[in-house]
Amino acid sequence: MSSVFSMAPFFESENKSRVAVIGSGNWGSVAAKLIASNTLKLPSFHDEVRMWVFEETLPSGKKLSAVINQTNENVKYLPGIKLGKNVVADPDLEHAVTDSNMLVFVTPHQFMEGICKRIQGKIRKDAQAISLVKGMEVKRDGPSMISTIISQKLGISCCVLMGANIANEIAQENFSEATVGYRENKEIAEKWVHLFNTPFFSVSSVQDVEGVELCGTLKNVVAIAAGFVDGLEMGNNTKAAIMRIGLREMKAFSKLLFSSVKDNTFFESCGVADLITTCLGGRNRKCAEAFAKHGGKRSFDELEAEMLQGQKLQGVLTAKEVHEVLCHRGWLESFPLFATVHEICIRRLPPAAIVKYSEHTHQHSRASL
Ligand SMILES: NC(=O)c1ccc[n+]([C@@H]2O[C@H](COP(=O)([O-])OP(=O)(O)OC[C@H]3O[C@@H](n4cnc5c(N)ncnc54)[C@H](O)[C@@H]3O)[C@@H](O)[C@H]2O)c1
Ligand SMILES: O=P(O)(O)OC[C@H](O)CO
Repeated sequence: MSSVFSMAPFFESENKSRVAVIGSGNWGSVAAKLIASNTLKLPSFHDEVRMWVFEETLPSGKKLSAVINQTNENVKYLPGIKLGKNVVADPDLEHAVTDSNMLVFVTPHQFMEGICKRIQGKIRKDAQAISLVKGMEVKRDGPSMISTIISQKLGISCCVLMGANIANEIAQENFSEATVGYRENKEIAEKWVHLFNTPFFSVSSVQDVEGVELCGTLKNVVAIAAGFVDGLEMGNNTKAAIMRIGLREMKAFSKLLFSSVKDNTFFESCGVADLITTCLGGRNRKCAEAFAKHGGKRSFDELEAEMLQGQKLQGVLTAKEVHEVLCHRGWLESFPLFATVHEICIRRLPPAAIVKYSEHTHQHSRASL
């Protein structure tokens, strides 16, 4: 009898879910903090949250992962915020994921394919994933959403979480909302909602993975356009017009790619709310403003390195990827704003073209959207 009792904690512990966060940038660190505050409270999760750190040496000569574990702070990507003592930084990717059955992917999108390849065949059989990554990949055979890459490479199901989520504001515990997109299994979606939801981070779920993910991805292109308007000091009406045209293109593009995308998704946090916050206060907007102020004479790469100090822009690369899709599918004329953003980013057009081309071509392409 006594042996049965002594086994109980073992079985209890085996049934608990373990979470790994793959990524430790600005949002990655905040996501780990949110999750870690919940795993301490929720009995169905192990307390510890393992956070994979893309290792780097700080100016002090110390390794970033070691400093995070000593100070409980990501001094480079989220300075001044304690992550929670149960967040463990791990520079070894395979080791970070090996014991976890709930994998949270949150790195800049350009690194995701390589990361998936590295952990292929090295994760738990019962693992499930969620992607917080805003972006997509474009291959010869067309665009692939990051959640699809995760599912295909790792052979596991993948939800997405997107929303009006400027990480530094969530780190301060200011109220915000987010949307989980799921494919079929509402139960799994609710488990993710449970893991992220807090009194200041209100999460809901919708059955529309592609819609939610495309909102998060495409709003970064519109944010670049909004930044150009700010840099040119064209005022709020112009910026609102660009945001409206951008939202229209986001919806049309998403629905052309996936007929399953739902109109209502654009009214969730991942849609219009994320578009607003990113066009007001995001990094894409900020760098695009500087680009326009310099008349396009300084490249985005240069501005990103100088202004973001290691953090990564997603909008410029996404504009290029969207442009490739538009070219391949013969849709260029229907998406003047998306097309113009890319042309400005590669300095084929001046920043002022954002209004001229978007507005002019918009008149002519309206019917096809
Ligand atoms: N920061 C935000 O406010 C925010 C909010 C919501 C969603 N997102 C999205 O979350 C994703 C991650 O953004 P973030 O803000 O956490 O990151 P970040 O831009 O702050 O930091 C860049 C990260 O990339 C890592 N990195 C650099 N080179 C790498 C490589 N070769 N391989 C792997 N990793 C490398 C760095 O170590 C760092 O962790 C992006 O898709 C972003 O759009 C960001
Ligand atoms: O700072 P940005 O432009 O990468 O945007 C951050 C978030 O995506 C806003 O939800």
